Amino acid sequence: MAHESRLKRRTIFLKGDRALSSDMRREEKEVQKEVQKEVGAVGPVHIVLAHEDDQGFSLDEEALERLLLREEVVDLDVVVVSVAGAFRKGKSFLLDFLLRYMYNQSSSSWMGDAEEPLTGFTWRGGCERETTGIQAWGQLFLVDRPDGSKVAVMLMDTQGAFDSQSTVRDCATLFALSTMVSSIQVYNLSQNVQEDDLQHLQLFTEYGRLAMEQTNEKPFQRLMFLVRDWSYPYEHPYGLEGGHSFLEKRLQVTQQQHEELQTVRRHIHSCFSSISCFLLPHPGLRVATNPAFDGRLTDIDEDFKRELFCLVPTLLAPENLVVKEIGGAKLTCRDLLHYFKAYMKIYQGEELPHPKSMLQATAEANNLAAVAGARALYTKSMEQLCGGDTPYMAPLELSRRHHALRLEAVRHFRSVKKMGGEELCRRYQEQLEAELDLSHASYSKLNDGKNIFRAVRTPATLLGLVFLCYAASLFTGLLGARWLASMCHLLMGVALVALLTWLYTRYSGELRPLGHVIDRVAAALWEQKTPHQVFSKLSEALRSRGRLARWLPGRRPRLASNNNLKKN
Ligand SMILES: Nc1nc2c(ncn2[C@@H]2O[C@H](COP(=O)(O)OP(=O)(O)OP(=O)(O)O)[C@@H](O)[C@H]2O)c(=O)[nH]1
Ligand SMILES: [Mg+2]
Repeated sequence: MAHESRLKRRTIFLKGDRALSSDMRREEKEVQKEVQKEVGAVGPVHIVLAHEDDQGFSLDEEALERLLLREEVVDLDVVVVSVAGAFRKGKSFLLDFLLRYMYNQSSSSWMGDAEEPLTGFTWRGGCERETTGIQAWGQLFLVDRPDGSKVAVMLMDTQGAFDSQSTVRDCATLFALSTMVSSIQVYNLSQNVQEDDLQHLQLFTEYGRLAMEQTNEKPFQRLMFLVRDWSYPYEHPYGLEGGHSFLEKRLQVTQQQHEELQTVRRHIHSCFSSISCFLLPHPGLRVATNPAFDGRLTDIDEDFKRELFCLVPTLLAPENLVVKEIGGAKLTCRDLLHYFKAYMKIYQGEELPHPKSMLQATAEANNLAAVAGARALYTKSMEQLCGGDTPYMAPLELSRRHHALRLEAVRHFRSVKKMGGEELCRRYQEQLEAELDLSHASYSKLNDGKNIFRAVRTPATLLGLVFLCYAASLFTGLLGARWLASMCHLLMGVALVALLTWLYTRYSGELRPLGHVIDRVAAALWEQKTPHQVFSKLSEALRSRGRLARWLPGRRPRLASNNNLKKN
């Protein structure tokens, strides 16, 4: 609680003081992160980090994995809602209302209390940029759709474009990345849709279009132009319908238009499966100009709240959610991780990515995601069949089930829609098959370990040897062959020492290589090998144990220099 109040106090202070230096702001953010960690609260997570001093961007793979590979979401289809556009235009502010909706979906009063400050993604007044890189909310929301399916919803906030610290390349990278990984992209604009807004959209989405050139599908799914501070409701009313009539006019292609204008419009139409527009009124002067404004609803104009109340469900109501698809195939959270990694890798290059490499990356991520899905299918079934806490099963049955599951996994891999052609697909299929065979080998070992007879094989063999030697020494002693009796005694002593050493290694976990050697020799004895085979097994085991090989008589690896000498 002390942490929370410290955080609240500092946050209010932060919002109230526009004159804070960037160092102080950075310090505040660090404090917020620390407090969040301490209290285990959910908050925004930086998944793409923007480095200072023109060092570009990097993906925080661990953070993304923590988010997408959670057990409850990893296999669910994913919906990614992103808000992007120029800086300082209220993107994070809007996302915090999206968060409120996701947390209180079933309630009609999801907007919250009138006096409650707006929290979530960090937003603030002032003219300097706030959000950097790409942030995702630290929790994916599970939503039941009307068709009975369950999806995971990810909310994403992006660094604003065209701030004074980013190059065009930075802006293009982030906008393109967020568009490529999202299924619903909100293009946040102020006051109007200008020709340069359309041109920027064309530039930023060009790479996505090239990446998908191979398929007939449109590269991206849903785009919403969100026009803030709309001042002409008498021409086009606020909301979706006004937006529709307005956008139709803006994106209309006519023969009288200049070639350049026609190309931009055609490009935008060709990129997105569905395009809409929402006209949002101005939220009032207190929101826009009061430095002490902390997001409470009482300070926001009624018109804005009314339209916001319609806008948010238009994006996030279960029936309006759009699952992320690439090349016509739906993505799960696990798949999305692979795409993120692949796209980020090519954007990190020195040059703007070459369209060919973009295409390649998409195809590779496509195949990698299919491999991961098939592998997960196989592993899940094998875990249920012979995982750590299941009983021992007959090796033949295990191998039969492995082959059936392997076949099923490969079938699953082949059934996923993929780009990049048959050649690439075959390469990844081979990789998958090799991985599954490796998994089978380790499951077999695990299964063997559960066999009680295998577990007692070494001590039983050594104990048997001790008794055998003892009996032989008595017998040969009675016959008067004293040297033979002594030999048997000696062998009995060796077996006894081996048994005690083995027990020690198993109990303490130390001297494991020695334990391993004893195991292998005992195994050879158990399988009733000839003395020569037992000896060669022993020397082979010692040789494979590196330092122990020194104590072995006979063959030693020849040094390269010796070879040279010989040659000379
Ligand atoms: N005029 C206007 N201001 C808004 C609107 N929504 C939010 N604001 C204000 O805009 C300012 C910036 O909000 P943010 O959400 O931080 O903006 P942003 O686009 O995320 O900014 P960056 O992270 O720097 O890119 C805040 O003072 C908000 O109160 C709106 O619809 N119109
Ligand atoms: Mg922001």
